[in-house]
Amino acid sequence: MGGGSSVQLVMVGLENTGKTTLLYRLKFGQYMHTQSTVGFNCEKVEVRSGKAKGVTFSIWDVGGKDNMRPLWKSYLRSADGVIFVVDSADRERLEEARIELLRLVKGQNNPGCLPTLILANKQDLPDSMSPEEVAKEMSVQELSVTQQCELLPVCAVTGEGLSDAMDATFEMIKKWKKGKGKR
Ligand SMILES: Nc1nc2c(ncn2[C@@H]2O[C@H](COP(=O)(O)OP(=O)(O)OP(=O)(O)O)[C@@H](O)[C@H]2O)c(=O)[nH]1
Ligand SMILES: [Mg+2]
Repeated sequence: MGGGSSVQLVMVGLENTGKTTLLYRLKFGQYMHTQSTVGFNCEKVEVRSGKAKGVTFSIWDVGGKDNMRPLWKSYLRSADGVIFVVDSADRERLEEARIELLRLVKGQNNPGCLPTLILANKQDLPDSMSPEEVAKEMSVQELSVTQQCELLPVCAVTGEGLSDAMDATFEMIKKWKKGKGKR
């Protein structure tokens, strides 16, 4: 997996966590105003630096309102990885987020335990939880038993942490594809 290759990512998470803001930040390199997503957005993002330089990510950003969550699973079929976005400042909804994530990746039909990157977004907010706290709340350790799972702090508004996040995603998928080849 090197320059010129492409990977498909499905980005989900509760509504208002910043998925579309992240997508546009990655695509256009700037903050864009968003509205709650009905259905999905898809953008191809070519990575210009770091470990994934030259790789094209096709990112599917699926709406997070509860009537859209049953559809999340159908996007996994052709995906190489899952990006699950949480709002680090919304303590009250982390439990709901955890349940949705487990339902998605642990349930039946999860095609081969996809690598899962959890993004602890909105790190710029003064009352945001630390990445360690979010990782604990989201059961990252437990998930790591069955699949590659990492959590990284980001801020979609400034773009902070995003290049590290794309590097990590790329590394996880590379490992996962290697493993599949051996079987
Ligand atoms: N402070 C702060 N606000 C953010 C950040 N990321 C997103 N937001 C704001 O959070 C709100 C929701 O962002 P969206 O990107 O529309 O959220 P979404 O996850 O796509 O929501 P749905 O489409 O409903 O699932 C917007 O007002 C964003 O400007 C961030 O890192 N920091
Ligand atoms: Mg959206």
